[in-house]
Amino acid sequence: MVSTATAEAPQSGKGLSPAAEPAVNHIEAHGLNKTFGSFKALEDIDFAIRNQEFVSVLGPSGCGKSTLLRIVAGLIPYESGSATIKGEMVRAPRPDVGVVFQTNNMLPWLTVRRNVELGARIRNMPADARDAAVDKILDVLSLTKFADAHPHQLSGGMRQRASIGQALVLDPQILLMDEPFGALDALTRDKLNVELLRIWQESRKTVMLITHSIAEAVFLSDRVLVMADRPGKIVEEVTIDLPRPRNAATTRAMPKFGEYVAYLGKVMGVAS
Ligand SMILES: Nc1ncnc2c1ncn2[C@@H]1O[C@H](COP(=O)(O)OP(=O)(O)OP(=O)(O)O)[C@@H](O)[C@H]1O
Repeated sequence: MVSTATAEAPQSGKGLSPAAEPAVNHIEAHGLNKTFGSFKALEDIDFAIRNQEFVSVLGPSGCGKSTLLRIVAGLIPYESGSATIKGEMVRAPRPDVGVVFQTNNMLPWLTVRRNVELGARIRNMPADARDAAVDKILDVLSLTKFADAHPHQLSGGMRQRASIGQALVLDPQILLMDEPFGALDALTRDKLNVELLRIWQESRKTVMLITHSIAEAVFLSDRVLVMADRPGKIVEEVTIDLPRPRNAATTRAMPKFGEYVAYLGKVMGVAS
């Protein structure tokens, strides 16, 4: 059974990060249930994600990971129990919660810059602040040179980076990511893992990441939640006690990294 997190906020990345904030729960669900007609998609979901924490959710296909993320994002309703962001019931999408999906949301007729600034335009951010925010994001995501390119001119990895940029433009405190790298080849995925980790270490957003990759979950996360299916429920919680800041080569070479991967593989019933 998964307990509500009470430990202190995780440590900041060395030299890069804003100071660690006092621990509060940014995302919480209690006794959450979701059905589609007569099909019970989620049953009695209980979990909490603290501010500045990076939590991944693993589970077999169809166990309800995306459904859970969409509920937390305010995109779909649920029947009973509660889902809260910063203690407020989730009823609709919020500007302090950015969402990234597997399939990018880029509009093909707009340039990268125009795509990234969409959310800021919708929220009527003043032009100066918007331009500054977009410039910074393009820089952080190494997309400055492609600001005037259209989505079809980008590689798959660049398009996903731009999608992350779309989610970051309002500088949300919370980032929800649903298999953001699932459609990419392994090498590009590994590179984007490293970039995501760097961005997280610098900005310390609260992240909930849905993934099918055990290694990705272990490399990135403070904690991993494992779901089982029919009905979807959380069956295991593993704290990833690997030092930060993490590094692609050294972290993955640590014996403990392999042990976490092997353990989670066993929990999920797959060979690691
Ligand atoms: N709008 C819907 N109407 C009916 N059933 C749905 C709907 N959305 C999801 N489901 C069902 O709910 C279950 C959970 O779906 P969900 O997409 O959340 O799973 P998932 O764990 O994210 O799967 P995957 O890893 O393959 O993306 C599945 O059986 C799916 O068919």
